Parts: sequence; C-alpha cells; structure tokens
Amino acid sequence: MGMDQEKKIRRIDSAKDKSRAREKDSDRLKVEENVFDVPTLKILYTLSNKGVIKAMGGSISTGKEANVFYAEGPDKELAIKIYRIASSTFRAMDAYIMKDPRFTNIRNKKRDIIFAWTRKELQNLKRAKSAGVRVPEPILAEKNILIMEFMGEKEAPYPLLKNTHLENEEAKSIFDIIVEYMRLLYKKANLVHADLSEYNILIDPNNLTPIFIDMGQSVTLEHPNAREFLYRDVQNILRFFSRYGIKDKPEDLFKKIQAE
Ligand SMILES: Nc1ncnc2c1ncn2[C@@H]1O[C@H](COP(=O)(O)OP(=O)(O)OP(=O)(O)O)[C@@H](O)[C@H]1O
Ligand SMILES: [Mg+2]
Repeated sequence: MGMDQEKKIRRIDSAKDKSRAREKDSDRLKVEENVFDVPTLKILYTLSNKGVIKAMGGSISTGKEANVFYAEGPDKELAIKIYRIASSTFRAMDAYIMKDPRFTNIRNKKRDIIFAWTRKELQNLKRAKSAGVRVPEPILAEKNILIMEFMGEKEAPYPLLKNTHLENEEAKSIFDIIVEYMRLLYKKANLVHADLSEYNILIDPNNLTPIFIDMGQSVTLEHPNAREFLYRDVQNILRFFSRYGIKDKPEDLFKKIQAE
C-alpha cells in the first residue's frame, strides 16, 4: 500500500473516530459503528483512490436509516449519505420499492433492497433536477453509498425549513416555490416526493429559497399509492405553513399540483 493510500485511509479512519466522538448516547454510538462496516469502508477507500473523495469530514446527521457525512471532493464539497445495512427499519422500504415498476426484479434480500433504494434516490434526484426542482446535484450511487453536492457553507449544512425563522411574506414566497416544485415533480419528473415536510426541505439563506432533499422514498406516478402520498405531502406542507397564515385547502392544492 502506497503512502498516499495510507494517508487517505487514516483520514477516513479519523473522520470515523471524530464522528464517533461526537455521539454521546450509547444508541447513537451503536449506530455509528453500524455504518462503517467493512464493505462500506472498502467502497469509501476505492472512491478515495479514484479521487472522487478527497477527504472525509464529520457527521452531519444520524437518521433512522442513513448517516450523512461531510466530505471534500476534487472540485466541490460533498454530502455522503450512507445507508446502514445493519439497520432494522428497512421493512417499510418494501412497500415503496416492490411496487415500483423500475425495481420489480430485485431479489428480496435486505442488502439488495438497500442498494436498490440508494440507486433509486440517485435517479429520483436526477429526475427532479432535470425537471427544474432545486435538489443537491446527484453524483453517484455505489451499493449503500450516495454521493451528492453538499448544500451549505463552510462545512455547515443549510438549515432545515423547520429551523428557519421567517416573516410571513418570506414564508409565502418559499411556500409558492415549494408548490411549484411539487408541480414540476409531478408533471415533468412524474414523481411524488412522498416524504415532503419541513424536515426534508433545506432553506438557502442567501436567497431564501427551498431545496428538496431525501428522495429515496419518492415514487413514480405508476405507483398505486402515488396520489395518496401526494395528498399526504400536501397536508404536511399546509400544516407547517398554516402558522404563517397560509390557509389553502388541501383538496385545492392537491388539484392544482395535478392540473394541466
Ligand atoms: N446534500 C446535502 N447537503 C447538506 N446537508 C444534507 C444533504 N443531504 C442531507 N443533509 C443533511 O442530513 C440530514 C439527513 O438527510 P436525509 O433527510 O436525506 O436523511 P434521512 O436518513 O432521512 O435522515 P432522517 O431519518 O433524519 O430524516 C438532513 O436533514 C440535512 O440536514
Ligand atoms: Mg430526512
């Protein structure tokens, strides 16, 4: 093993330690250990050798199924989302992925489902971006690892909509863009986000515009529950924006998104 490679591995290992050190409670510690299993480390080393990843940074988020890390790419900052193979909440994924015509021939094994899920998230982000929806630029999916553009500044991710303090007028303009994005997703990308809420929308503080994230569960319109998911997305968004005086009826917004 060459010096360079050793250095890279040490960097990844130290990122691993850093992210472990940050986690205090024992459940979270377990989760961190689960994410860097040997196959996952191997992919990270390979991506590092190929120059896709220049340096791993700290942990951005520890979610139910995935961890997100900051990293440096060759020319821009990256967000690396790693789905945990050892995670136990993947049963819910079946319901989304098994009825999606793009993924009907995968074997019913947990890791294959996770890999398909990761590829699906990459594809969904690509479709969303092509439709004109602002999302992190998808870069690649390899097994359980999704690499995308980092949305933030100075290693700090942009805030979630949930944590943003807005004036009513600012909220209204963000709401309008969100509705337009839902319409573009539906009409141009043939997709429903299916987990849209203040938890999966970042706000770019430079221009107060929304960025949709977390599209692993997004489904195409052929999915038997696509309209049900869209209605739920509409309800989530209206529930959040009601505090800013937005009082659209869910039925009306639901129709507007699907209108020609
Ligand atoms: N491209 C990105 N740039 C910057 N931050 C990101 C990016 N993608 C995700 N994040 C951060 O990581 C968090 C988790 O990402 P995401 O919602 O995709 O994963 P998740 O597994 O659904 O997490 P959770 O279970 O907490 O919802 C986001 O809330 C956001 O703060
Ligand atoms: Mg999320």
